[in-house]
Amino acid sequence: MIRFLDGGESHGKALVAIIEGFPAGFEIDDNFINKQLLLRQSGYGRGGRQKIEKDKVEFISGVRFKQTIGSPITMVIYNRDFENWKEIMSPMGKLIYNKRVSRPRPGHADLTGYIKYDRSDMRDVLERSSARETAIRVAAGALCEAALKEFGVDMFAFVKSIGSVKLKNIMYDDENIVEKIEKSPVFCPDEKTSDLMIAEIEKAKAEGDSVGGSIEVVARGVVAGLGSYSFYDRRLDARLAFSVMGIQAVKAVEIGDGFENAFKFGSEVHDEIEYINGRYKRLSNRAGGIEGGMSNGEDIIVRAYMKPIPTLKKGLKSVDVDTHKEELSAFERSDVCAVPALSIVAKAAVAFELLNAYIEKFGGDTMEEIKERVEAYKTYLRRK
Ligand SMILES: Cc1cc2nc3c(=O)[nH]c(=O)nc-3n(C[C@H](O)[C@H](O)[C@H](O)COP(=O)(O)O)c2cc1C
Ligand SMILES: C=C(O[C@@H]1CC(C(=O)O)=C[C@@H](OP(=O)(O)O)[C@H]1O)C(=O)O
Repeated sequence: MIRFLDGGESHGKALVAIIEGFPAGFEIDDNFINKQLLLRQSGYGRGGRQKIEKDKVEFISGVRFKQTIGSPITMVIYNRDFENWKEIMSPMGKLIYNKRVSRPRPGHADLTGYIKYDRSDMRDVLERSSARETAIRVAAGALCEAALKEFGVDMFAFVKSIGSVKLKNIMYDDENIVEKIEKSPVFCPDEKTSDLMIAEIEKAKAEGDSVGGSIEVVARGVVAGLGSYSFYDRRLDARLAFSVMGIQAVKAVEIGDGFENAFKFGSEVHDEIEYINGRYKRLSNRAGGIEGGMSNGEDIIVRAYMKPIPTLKKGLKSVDVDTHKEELSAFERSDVCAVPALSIVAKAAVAFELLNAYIEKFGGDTMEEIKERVEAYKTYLRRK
């Protein structure tokens, strides 16, 4: 099993992650990790902060000569913005009373966190509840995604909707789908829909508002039989949902056509089975590649639904906790829409869970060992 832990405040010095249990002998491609970090930063709708940060991963332990060595992998991403926040964010500094945050933002962790942890400055809450943390989670997930490639798993993610604009059809068979996604400023493979999504973000921005949306993660080439029906915490769908729901502002997770299927008859939903060219195949994939808590060999499809960003330029009705008087919520700067970024973060979360499921099923201390076992299992699958 791989374990993952991270720490770091949004405007603190750095974000740090430790990944423990990662197999030895994996060739690190830091370009791939840094590309994911850049994509996470570059989706349309982001605010001023992304002009300051230039996220790059630095390895501190667990890697020698670009190879994992089996010990805990420590990764760091430095916050360039720390330079501007030193006075307020230095661990050994002093509270500056008139720079405290006292007007909570509805929809964010501010008010309840301030009460729960009994802080005198709401900044103590917003610093860690901030989705800045997703940068280091993407670095960890990118490492997992790269390892999964060696087992024949390919992943991509795209934006399905922003506000009221929805992507109608997606051509899963399009060979150029990844290029089309990355070409779009909102990571939507359809150019027309992409333009409409940009307009939706611009509309929210012009009104001092914010907007949410939904994304989809696809993992191809996952072997049948990861996860299990035997107990709820072994179910692959449950693990994926847990991980993706753990991303800031995600309020619903769907596997395949989960929501739509609930409104239909069984005959319209279940993916019928055929045996073709010595293989079991489903005639459709409304289940999103998971039945009985196990991968079934079809594409794994995970969707996530994000609420609109809570920091609004025009503000929302709130209360100043110093005076208990009505005030508008605080605004310094903010993203207007982070749905494109979410697609990258959710892909990372799914990659982490999938790699863990592979390691759980196939065991092994080295990449070679696991790869051999995966190949032997694929041979077994072909005999079934
Ligand atoms: C990539 C990303 C960027 C975000 N950027 C902002 C932002 O600029 N301002 C903001 O108020 N919330 C932003 N959020 C959302 C908040 O982090 C989130 O709403 C907050 O943590 C409370 O969400 P929760 O109710 O799901 O915990 C962002 C979320 C993600 C995933
Ligand atoms: C810093 C990132 O996202 C931040 C997430 C976030 C929040 O409240 O979640 C609030 C904003 O922070 P700031 O006030 O510093 O601009 C975002 O920029 C990032 O994604 O790298």
